[in-house]
Amino acid sequence: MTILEKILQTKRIEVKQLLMEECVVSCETLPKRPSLFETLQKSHQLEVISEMKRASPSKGMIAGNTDPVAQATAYEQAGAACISVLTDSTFFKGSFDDLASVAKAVQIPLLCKDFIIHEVQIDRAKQAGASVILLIVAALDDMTLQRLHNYATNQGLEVLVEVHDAKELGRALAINAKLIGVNNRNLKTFDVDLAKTEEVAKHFPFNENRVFISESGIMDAGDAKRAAAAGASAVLVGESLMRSASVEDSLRSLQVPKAGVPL
Ligand SMILES: O=C(O)c1ccccc1NCC(=O)[C@H](O)[C@H](O)COP(=O)(O)O
Repeated sequence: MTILEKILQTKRIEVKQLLMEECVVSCETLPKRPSLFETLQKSHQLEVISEMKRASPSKGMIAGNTDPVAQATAYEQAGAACISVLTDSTFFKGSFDDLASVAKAVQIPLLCKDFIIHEVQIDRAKQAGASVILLIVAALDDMTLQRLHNYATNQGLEVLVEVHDAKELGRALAINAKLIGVNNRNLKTFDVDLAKTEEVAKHFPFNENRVFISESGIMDAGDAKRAAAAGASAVLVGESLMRSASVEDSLRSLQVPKAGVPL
């Protein structure tokens, strides 16, 4: 069984629990956040979606004692375009409570990073204050992908659609996804290779209606330049920022010019 299959198995159980539970996270109304799509489209630099990531299946514990509010506030102050909060508890040691706390502390776009297979998870993400949700093409059949994409969009949420190869890119484009991310991590071997971003970019129809994002394995400015050269508008970064002694220096070093924009 692959790690994605194992994660999805736990998600099916979690969905059953969520369907039975009352909303236990904060449901208070928060001010509307700026659009991630518009932020990325307008910017002339590679933007950073900065992730709150305590642990992962590939690395085990990364930063187990990190306070999500302090981390997210540091990201926002350092110029992140968006905060990503991993809400999965079993494999990433995150929670919807983390998301709700961060939502109250930051004003920028907020991504609920989870393995979404059902509408109830989208409801929970919205209630906790997310403005963006993630849909992973590899985790969903075409009908479910379309249905969840429509559901989230109708709820006023933006959707980051994650792909791993050109075939999955075709499925993302078929539902007219505007925010498309290539995950550089192989979910079977955990190998991270930015060549995935470069390969998928060759098939990406770059235009004003969609933005291209590179996810995972971005460790330094060299990786950021590589993603930008491939046409990325943003990078999604977890581990290297979580381990950094200076979030500000590390994050700013990734904000390189976008491809085609002179220095
Ligand atoms: O990070 C993992 O080990 C992982 C394993 C299986 C499925 C997903 C996984 N990560 C989720 C992510 O997409 C990353 O947290 C995100 O892209 C940031 O990656 P990184 O900068 O390499 O921490």
